[in-house]
Amino acid sequence: MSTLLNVDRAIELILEGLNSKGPEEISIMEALNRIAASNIIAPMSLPPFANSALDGFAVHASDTQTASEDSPMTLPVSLDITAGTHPERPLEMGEAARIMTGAPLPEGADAIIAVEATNVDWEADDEVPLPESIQFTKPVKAGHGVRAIGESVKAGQVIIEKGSVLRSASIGMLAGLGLSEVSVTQQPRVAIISSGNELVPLHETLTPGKIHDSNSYSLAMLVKQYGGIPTRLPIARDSLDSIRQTFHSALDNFPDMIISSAGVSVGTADLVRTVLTELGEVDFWRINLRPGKPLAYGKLRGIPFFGLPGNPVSAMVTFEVLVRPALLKLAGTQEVELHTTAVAGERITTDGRRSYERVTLKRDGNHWVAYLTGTQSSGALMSMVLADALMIVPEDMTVVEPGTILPIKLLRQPKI
Ligand SMILES: Nc1nc2c(c(=O)[nH]1)N[C@H]1C(S)=C(S)[C@@H](COP(=O)(O)OP(=O)(O)OC[C@H]3O[C@@H](n4cnc5c(N)ncnc54)[C@H](O)[C@@H]3O)O[C@H]1N2
Ligand code: MOO
Repeated sequence: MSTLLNVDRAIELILEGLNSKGPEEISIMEALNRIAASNIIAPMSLPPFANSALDGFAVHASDTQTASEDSPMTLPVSLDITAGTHPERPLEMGEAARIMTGAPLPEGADAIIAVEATNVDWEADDEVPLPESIQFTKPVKAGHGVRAIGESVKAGQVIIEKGSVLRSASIGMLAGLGLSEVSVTQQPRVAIISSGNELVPLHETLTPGKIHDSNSYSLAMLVKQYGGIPTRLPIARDSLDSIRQTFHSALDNFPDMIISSAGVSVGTADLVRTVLTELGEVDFWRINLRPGKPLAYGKLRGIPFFGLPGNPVSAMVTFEVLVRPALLKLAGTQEVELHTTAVAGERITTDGRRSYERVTLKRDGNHWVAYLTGTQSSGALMSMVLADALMIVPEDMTVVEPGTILPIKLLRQPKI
């Protein structure tokens, strides 16, 4: 076991040699889940002017202090301010201004009395006559019902940090600040290669001994899921020439990363490593990881290359564990994954490698209980299809008793 490379060390070695891609300006409508290429600074404050949080009447708070049930106060209404307009003059002491939510406070006013707290009642209409005066029975404090300038954001403030993922709220904020374009990092372009004489493209009929190529699809979708742009290449055959030629076609597209699956173990047709050694700098690792022990990593003409194992689950798990951090680094972010924990719902045995067991989750009170998704064979892709999460069994723990709490990596929102 000691000859196997530790998973965390493998990730460190991979990340060491990677730089993130340069920036590009894109429309905010295209920017969901993209990565900010630099700190984004608010060019203005939001809200840009003090405004009312209530439909009601703007007043000088100091005018209202003697109002009570026994002695209701009356103030004349001398201004009418609707959202989108600008008050024509300051509010004098002893006056009230009718004001709607979002409308700018007149100079001098410092509090709002909600319409419900007055004797006024109105129905929304195009023309609601301005009441001559209002009566109310409670004082208001300065600031009540007022949204100050810059309450949400102050001009000059960093609103989005470099390297953070743009979410719906961030894009709404950019729009609020009048920014229709945003500088994001370019998406990594990833070439995906499948190899093996047994593989048949989807449009061809299977003959004995053949299977459809599924890895290039699941890997392309993982690339998309984590923000890259995948290109699938034609299947490479188990010959040095075919693999060599496929690697050259991958390089012709100037990708930022190349991923192949299969051909990295110790079989007679495991030629990927041979060609890699010939064309680039290659490290071959046996990783303390289950599934996904054999993996070739290196650089082809300076481009990071992952030779993932061919078993469909191993290819996906090695992607999640080792390729994902690399892809995120190329995309300019190092967002940490949200890991949580679950309780093993059944006995799990492993061989002492760090294992990523495919599990479904059931809610029990405050915690999740994890159950294996059937066979954990690294050839059984159905174990991934059914999985809500990967349960991470640490190195050297060969038996997990029911009730043991372990970290999980969520793959989707589990059903409650
Ligand atoms: N003697 C040993 N044999 C194996 C070892 C070992 O240490 N000693 N390791 C096993 C492990 S673990 C894995 S994982 C596999 C890795 O093998 P390769 O990466 O060389 O891949 P292949 O042998 O070519 O294929 C493995 C398996 O996956 C299927 N496959 C391959 N490509 C695709 C694809 N694009 N779509 C769907 N399925 C694919 C292939 O048909 C094989 O069944 O080696 C073990 N052997
Ligand atoms: O790495 Mo293999 O995936 O253990 O099946």
